[in-house]
Amino acid sequence: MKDDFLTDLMVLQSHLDAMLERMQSNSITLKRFQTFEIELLNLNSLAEMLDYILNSQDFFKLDYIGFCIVDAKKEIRSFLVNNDYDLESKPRLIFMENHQVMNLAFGSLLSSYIGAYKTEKCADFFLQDEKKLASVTVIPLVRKGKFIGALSMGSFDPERFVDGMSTDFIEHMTYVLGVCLENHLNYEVMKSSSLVDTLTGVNNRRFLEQRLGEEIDRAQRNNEALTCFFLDIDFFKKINDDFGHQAGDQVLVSVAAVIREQLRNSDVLARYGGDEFIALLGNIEESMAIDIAERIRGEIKDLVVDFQEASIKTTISIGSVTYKPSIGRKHLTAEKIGEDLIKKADKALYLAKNQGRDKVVSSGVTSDYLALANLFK
Ligand SMILES: Nc1nc2c(ncn2[C@@H]2O[C@H](COP(=O)(O)OP(=O)(O)OP(=O)(O)O)[C@@H](O)[C@H]2O)c(=O)[nH]1
Repeated sequence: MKDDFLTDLMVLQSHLDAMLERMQSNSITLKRFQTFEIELLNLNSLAEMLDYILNSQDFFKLDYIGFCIVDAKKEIRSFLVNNDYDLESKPRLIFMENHQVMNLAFGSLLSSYIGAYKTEKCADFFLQDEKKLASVTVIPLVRKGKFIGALSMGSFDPERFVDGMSTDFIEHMTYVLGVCLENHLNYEVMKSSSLVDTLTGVNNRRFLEQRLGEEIDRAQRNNEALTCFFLDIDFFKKINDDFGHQAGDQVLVSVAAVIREQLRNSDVLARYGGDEFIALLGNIEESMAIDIAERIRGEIKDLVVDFQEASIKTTISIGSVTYKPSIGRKHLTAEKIGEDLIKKADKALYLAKNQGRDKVVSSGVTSDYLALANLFK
C-alpha cells in the first residue's frame, strides 16, 4: 500500500517536472519572440526590416529563414534598387508576381503550412539550397484578407517542424510582421509619391535637391565622376500656342519617357520646371556623357507625338557638366558643389540655345577647386 502510494507520488512528481520544464522552455521561447517583435517595431525602414528578418536565422536557431513579398507591379523591387538595397546578396528574399501562388499554397483558409518539406507545397517559398531542408513552416502574411507576403522557416532536423505542433508564437510574430510590412510599404509609397512629378512620372525638383548631395557624396567616396545634364525642350511655348496646353502636356510626358529610356535605372531624372529636366549620371566621364546626351538629342528629334489630329515634332537642347572629385581635403559642402554643377550645366544649356538649339554643349570637367573658385566670382 505504502509502496503504491510512493510510486504514484513519483509518477506525479515526474509529470510535474516535465510540465515545469515545458513551462520554462515556453517562457524562454516567448521572451525570444517578444524581443524579436519589439526590435521589429522599432525599425525605421523597409530595408532595415528585411535585413533584420533575413539575418534572424541564428536568433531562432534555424537552418533557413526567408521572406516572400507579393509585388505584382515590381514596384517594391525597383524602390529597393533605387535606394541602393543590394537584392543580389539576398537570395532568400523572394518576390511573387501575383497572389495566385499564395492561393494555391494556402487555400482560402489562409492557414500556414508546417511539416516535411514538400516540393509541390514549398518550392515557391524557399531558395533551393544545396542541402535539402527536412522540415519547414510557411506562414502567410495577410492584411485585410489579402496575401501580402510569407515568412518561410526551415531546419535540417525533421523533428523541428512537425504537423500538429503549436505555432502560436510564430503566428503572432507573423501578424506583427504583416502590420510592419504594410506600414513600411504605405510610408514608402507616400514618401515617393511626394517626390514624383504627377504629369510625367519622373522625379520632381524636391527629389533632385535631396539626391544631388547624396550623389556628390557617393562620387567623392568612390572617387568617381558624376555628370549633370540640364535639358530644355526647344520652342515649347510655340507647341502650347499652336496645339494647345493639353498637347503640350502630352509632349512633356513623351519627352520625359524618351530621356528616361536612355538612362540607367540608377541615374536620376527629375523635372526641374516647366519644360526643363535635370539628369544625374553616376560614374560617367565627360566623353561618354556627351555620347549619351547626343543619343537623347537624336531620339527626341525622331520622336513624333500624336495628339488628336496632330503629329507634333520637337527638339531638345542639352547642357552638360562632369564633376571629378579632387583627392584630399574638401573645402566645400556637397550642397555647394551641387549648386555649382547645376549653374554650370545651365550655362552650357544657354550656349546650346544660342548656337541654334537642338544641340549638346558640354562645359567640360569641373572639380572641388573650380567650384570653390566659382564661389568667389
Ligand atoms: N503644356 C504645359 N506647358 C507648360 C507647363 N509648364 C510650363 N509650361 C510652358 O512652357 C513654356 C516654356 O517656355 P519658355 O521657357 O519660354 O521656353 P521655350 O518656348 O521652350 O523656348 P526656348 O527654351 O528658348 O527654346 C511656357 O510657355 C510655359 O507656360 C506644363 O506643365 N504644361
